[in-house]
Amino acid sequence: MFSHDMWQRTSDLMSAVHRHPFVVALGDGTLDRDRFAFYMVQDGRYLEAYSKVLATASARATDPADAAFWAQSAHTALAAERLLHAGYIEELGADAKALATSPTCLAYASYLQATALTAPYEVIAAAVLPCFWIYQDVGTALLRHAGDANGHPYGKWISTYADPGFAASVEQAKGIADRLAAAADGDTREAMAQAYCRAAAYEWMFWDSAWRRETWPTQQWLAP
Ligand SMILES: Cc1ncc(C[n+]2csc(CCO)c2C)c(N)n1
Repeated sequence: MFSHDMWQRTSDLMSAVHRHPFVVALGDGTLDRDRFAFYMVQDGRYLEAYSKVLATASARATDPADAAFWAQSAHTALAAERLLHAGYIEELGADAKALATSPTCLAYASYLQATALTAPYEVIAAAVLPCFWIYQDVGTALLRHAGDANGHPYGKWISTYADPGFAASVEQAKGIADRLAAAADGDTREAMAQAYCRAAAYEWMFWDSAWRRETWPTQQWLAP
């Protein structure tokens, strides 16, 4: 099955995600506020783009049930997650809002938006899957590690992604990609695999760019 194959193909990358210092510190609650603020601001920008990508997936879907799922997820990405972000960003202060969109955030968001507009529908479904699946995997691992999200400094974040309702939507996203891959020709299936792996790599890079509080190497000459 496509999702199973992708999980195997990205197993080294997933181990690297789980031991990344940002993810480890997020889980044990020692992540400093500056790095978390950077992450939240970049993620807010990412979510604006991602929700449009899901809305495009909805428009491109051939099955009405799939179209409804993508539209619902586009709404969740904007509504529920922005709530999480607004709460945290308000706490973190106005400085955070002035941050430039990082090169990695822009690259990931732009890659997904270009895919949404130019790739076959099957490839769009594969490109958006790591976003769902990796966050569920990280969220559940962090909750297991923390034991209880209550009183944890990043408990709201952890419980959002460890939520069983969210797990059900991940299963739906996997199911759509699996069904599309099963009906696709070899070239399309390979393009789906490429898209999944590219987006998964960007997910690691997103944590890493927040850990480094990535800036533009050109910023000394041109304000980003
Ligand atoms: C870089 C980055 N990747 C994935 C997610 C998680 N996520 C964002 S929207 C969505 C689906 C609809 O809720 C999910 C799972 C994130 N927040 N930031």
